[in-house]
Amino acid sequence: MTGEWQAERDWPLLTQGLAGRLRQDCMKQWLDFVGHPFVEGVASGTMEVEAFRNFLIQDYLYLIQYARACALLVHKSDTLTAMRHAAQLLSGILDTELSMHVGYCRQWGIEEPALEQAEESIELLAYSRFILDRAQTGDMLDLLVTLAPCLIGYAEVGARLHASPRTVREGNPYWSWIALYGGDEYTALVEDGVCRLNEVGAAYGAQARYPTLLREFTTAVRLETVFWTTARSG
Ligand SMILES: Cc1ncc(C[n+]2csc(CCO)c2C)c(N)n1
Repeated sequence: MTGEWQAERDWPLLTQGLAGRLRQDCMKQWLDFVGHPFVEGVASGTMEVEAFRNFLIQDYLYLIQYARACALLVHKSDTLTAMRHAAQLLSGILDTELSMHVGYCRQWGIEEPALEQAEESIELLAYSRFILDRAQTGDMLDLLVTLAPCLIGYAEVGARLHASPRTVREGNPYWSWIALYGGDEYTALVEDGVCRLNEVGAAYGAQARYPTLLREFTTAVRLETVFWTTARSG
């Protein structure tokens, strides 16, 4: 691979199908999200540690709300197969990701009681309650579209930083974060999720509902962008 990472060439799946169309149709907001100063600060290793710690605390609280949305995805599923798929997502968060996140936070000097006692930021409240609103009011497709920027955005950021010659590796305290989202395990999860979105999109008439879906996707992208700003000191 030469030069900078490019979705169309290096991970075409992200640019195809329903997810690819949504990403393309809100490209301005998308670039604000994946090219945010947070991402640059992680790539260069220059972000303040206290800011990153605050982000990790809010991200823990985000995962809890994300799990509640997955629980509603189980409820909204209309086949046993879909229910099992959603239940796997839910169990992935509850049984694996949350404890991994707690362990990761401990490496950054954040103990579990501090996570449990932390107050939800305005940014987290806005984003997670938007997701939960779509989860309660919409159907399975509305919810999957609303969750897609979370899945695809972190994948794109991880893959790009992992591949970029400009990313600082040696002595970069954030390399482990990049390695997580740029790693094979996360990549496989994303490929699964993108395919699932295409299937549900076809079954639920995404074509006819596209303007509404694009609004949901774009709002979630804007909220992801704002969520990066929870990485601040003080
Ligand atoms: C604000 C925020 N957005 C996205 C992710 C990434 N993420 C969280 S749960 C999940 C799906 C299943 O693991 C993904 C990709 C994050 N951590 N924080």
